[in-house]
Amino acid sequence: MDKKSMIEKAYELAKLQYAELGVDTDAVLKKMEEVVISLHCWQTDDVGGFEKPDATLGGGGIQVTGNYPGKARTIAQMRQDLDKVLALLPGKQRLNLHAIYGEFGGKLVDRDQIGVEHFQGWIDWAKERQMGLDFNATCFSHPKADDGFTLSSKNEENRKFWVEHVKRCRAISAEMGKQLGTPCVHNTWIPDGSKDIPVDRNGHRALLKKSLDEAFATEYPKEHMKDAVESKVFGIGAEAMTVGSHDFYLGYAVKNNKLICLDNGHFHPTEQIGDKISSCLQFVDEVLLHVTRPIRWDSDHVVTLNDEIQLIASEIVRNNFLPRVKIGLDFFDASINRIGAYVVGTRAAQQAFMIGLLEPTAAIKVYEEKGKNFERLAMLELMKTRAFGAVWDYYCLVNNVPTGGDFIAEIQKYEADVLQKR
Ligand SMILES: C[C@H](O)[C@H](O)[C@@H](O)C(=O)CO
Ligand SMILES: [Mn+2]
Repeated sequence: MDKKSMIEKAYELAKLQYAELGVDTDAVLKKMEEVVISLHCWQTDDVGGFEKPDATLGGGGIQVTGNYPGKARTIAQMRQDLDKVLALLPGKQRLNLHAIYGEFGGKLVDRDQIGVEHFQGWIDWAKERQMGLDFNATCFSHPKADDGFTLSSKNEENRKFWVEHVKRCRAISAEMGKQLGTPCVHNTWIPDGSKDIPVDRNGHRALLKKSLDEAFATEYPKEHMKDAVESKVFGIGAEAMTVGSHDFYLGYAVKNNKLICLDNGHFHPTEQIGDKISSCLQFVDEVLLHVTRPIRWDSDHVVTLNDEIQLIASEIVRNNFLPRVKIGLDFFDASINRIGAYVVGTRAAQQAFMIGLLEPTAAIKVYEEKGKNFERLAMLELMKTRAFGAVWDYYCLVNNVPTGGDFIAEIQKYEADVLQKR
């Protein structure tokens, strides 16, 4: 039997198996169209950006490790890599850009000078691919962030510089959303914090609030852009205090009706983002996710299909939260093939959503509401053994992308033909 027929046959059996549990797999495949994942552009080049040749990630807050050959060194290479990634993924994606990825024409354009003209090429690129764009101010890898503070800086010149940067990034985001006909989520993350014990936490947090109020003063139509703010428990070099904590940003988001960005690498290791979504959504309209895989710290490993991701995805689909949750990825592993990193990580996130959608939630909820907790547990365990892989393969087949592990050979070929020649 050829591979295609095998996948089709396996799907037909899986369909019957799930139907027995009251789950319509065809409807699940249709629903997967609503799972749109925003690919973070920065896995292509280890968060270097293209402000100057050979730029690298610098400053505090985050770190990238590894030196695998083949990283993108120009925007053309980055686009080539992204096209390869897109060709290997089922479903629909968006692209999430950082401000350091503009087309600056070989000139040094400082962050308080950037404009939509530096991103028009990306807008056109996205339009050709019928993709939406998301955007981020880049408040790191810059001399004005070297002392560990940006929007919460007590150096007024620096603080104003970063406010101006965020203002410009929001204007660029609004134009992206307007031209592409889909709102661009602009996310603000800053590394601000203190390596050792500060005595004026309050002073920096008051400054951060003031800076955000200034930077967000211009209102843009919601159809064009939306603001998100991203918290962190601690960052590299900011171990004793991080200004933009979860308490800070959750308060800010609730008060100002902004999106709260939940990055699952930014909490204490036993905290579960999946448990936070239904809390946050009682008080804010929308949530942005940065899906990653922390190992011991915010190490930004490639996402895998683990319990943490599953809880996030299941909580979203169980509660019909897909329209209210923007799904972004945020990992940067420089120690493996970067195209492979995207494909494995994005597919894992998509798989978590598919598994969530294949759950007979209503039936399990009936058990829960009757206090039949053994039955609930048994059903949750049973679902782990159902024929999910057959549905996944069929989804890949109908999306005309490699099924099973066939993407591995494709990526190896791309590595030999393209990456190794860089
Ligand atoms: C590059 C990203 O903006 C960055 O990773 C941020 O989102 C973050 O998670 C910092 O730890
Ligand atoms: Mn993040």
